[in-house]
Amino acid sequence: MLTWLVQTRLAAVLMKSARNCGKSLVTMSATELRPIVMSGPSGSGKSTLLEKLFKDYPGCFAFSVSHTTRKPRPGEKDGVAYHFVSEEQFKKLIAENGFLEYAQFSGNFYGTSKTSVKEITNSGKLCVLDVEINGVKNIKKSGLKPTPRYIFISPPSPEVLEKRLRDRKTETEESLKKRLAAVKEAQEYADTGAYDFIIVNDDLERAYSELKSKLAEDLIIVQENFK
Ligand SMILES: Nc1ncnc2c1ncn2[C@@H]1O[C@H](COP(=O)(O)OP(=O)(O)OP(=O)(O)O)[C@@H](O)[C@H]1O
Repeated sequence: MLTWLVQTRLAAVLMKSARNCGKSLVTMSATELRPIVMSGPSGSGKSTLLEKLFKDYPGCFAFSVSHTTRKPRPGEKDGVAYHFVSEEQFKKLIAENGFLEYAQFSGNFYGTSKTSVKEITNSGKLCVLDVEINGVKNIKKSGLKPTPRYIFISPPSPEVLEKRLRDRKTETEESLKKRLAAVKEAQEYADTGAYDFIIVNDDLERAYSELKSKLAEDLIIVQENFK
């Protein structure tokens, strides 16, 4: 466990040396990269923070590719947008305990396989999973190795969260209500100590610095992989 001082120093080094991870894997560190599981109420700022991180460290991170039984839409490539599989193949994977989490929406199955996460980790990149509370619980149950870093992004207050969601202008009144209703449960689960870190997204730059300092060790390893 790193002390706060060491973490702060590592973060300072990283800020000066943020760089592209490049296209080719040069060396593979013996240290196994832990996937990052990020969760938090809708509107807490997960996408905003991840977008900044992906932009500052191009090629260092990747989202895992989900499996689905829905048919590909025009332009969607297998293995890129999704791994498109038949219902039979999907159910076989469920039976083999191959999913970290899966769910059914409007007649189709969607899931995150353990293999998809492994593929990213094996490529030397940091795998990011942006999931809601049930996803976190299922990933914990799945026994995924190496154990992910669980990060919770918390809004400064429910009022600020509601304002940000309203200002985002992506929600209907009904979907907004649903999202706000889920906040208490997510916060209570976070308060049980389910996450390695809780980052309060009050000021974006401050929260982003904190996130980078929490990931400092991983960022050094992943950049070494692509030196
Ligand atoms: N620190 C901040 N200060 C002010 N506005 C912010 C801050 N962080 C994020 N926002 C804004 O709040 C809104 C919600 O953020 P974002 O879309 O990143 O949330 P999210 O957690 O990814 O939500 P969802 O789970 O619904 O995708 C966005 O419009 C974003 O620009």
